Amino acid sequence: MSNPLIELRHVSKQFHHRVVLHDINLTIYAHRIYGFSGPNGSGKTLTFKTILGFAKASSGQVQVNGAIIRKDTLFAPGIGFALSEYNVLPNKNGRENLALLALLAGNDQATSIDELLTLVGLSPTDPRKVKDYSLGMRQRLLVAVALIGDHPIVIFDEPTNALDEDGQQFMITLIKDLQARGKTVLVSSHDAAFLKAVSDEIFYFSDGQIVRTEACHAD
Ligand SMILES: Nc1ncnc2c1ncn2[C@@H]1O[C@H](COP(=O)(O)OP(=O)(O)OP(=O)(O)O)[C@@H](O)[C@H]1O
Repeated sequence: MSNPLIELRHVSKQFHHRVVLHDINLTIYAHRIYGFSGPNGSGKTLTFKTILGFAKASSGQVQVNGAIIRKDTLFAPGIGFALSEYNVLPNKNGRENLALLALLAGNDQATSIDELLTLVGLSPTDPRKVKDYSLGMRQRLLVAVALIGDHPIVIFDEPTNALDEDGQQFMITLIKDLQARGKTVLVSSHDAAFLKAVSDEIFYFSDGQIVRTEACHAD
């Protein structure tokens, strides 16, 4: 196998003496889809934040694209993400939100924003403001946010929350399409069937630990 893109070694995290991540070890290789499964509060989002550099590991090491987080670089290079708690501007429409984020990211091509909206199943000409979006539309917009900048690794935090069955199927097709385009995807969900349908490998979290790893598809 090729060199790992992401490596977590003995990563632990505590807040005020409460251990919330305990000895997390995982390895992410290119062009694969990794599912992060587990109940609320089990550590999935915090693991994503530790990989991105938004949360500092109390101990252990996080390496992304050869750079040690918080040593060689503050934030992880080459990752697009949409955390579920991420707030988009409610009084702007989807296109305006993406355009602003793309501008902040130094990527302000209007055509690619329209392509992104279409890719996630939103209309570039829809004038509705995000505050008037359904939860499912908001989820699709968050997925588009993660795709700004066309990064080789993408992290989706709970992208199927609030999606109906068609929306879930759309998300499975989209994520597999991203893999076919050469991307590496990390995706969390409470939905075991969704994760099994989309992942090559699933990490099962419980109480801040990875209690099981499952390979879902033959290599
Ligand atoms: N800034 C913080 N301060 C204190 N505790 C925190 C902080 N961030 C996360 N935690 C705690 O860490 C634990 C793991 O949280 P995390 O958000 O990773 O869970 P999760 O598996 O993503 O759950 P969910 O499905 O609800 O998003 C939780 O108990 C949470 O309360």
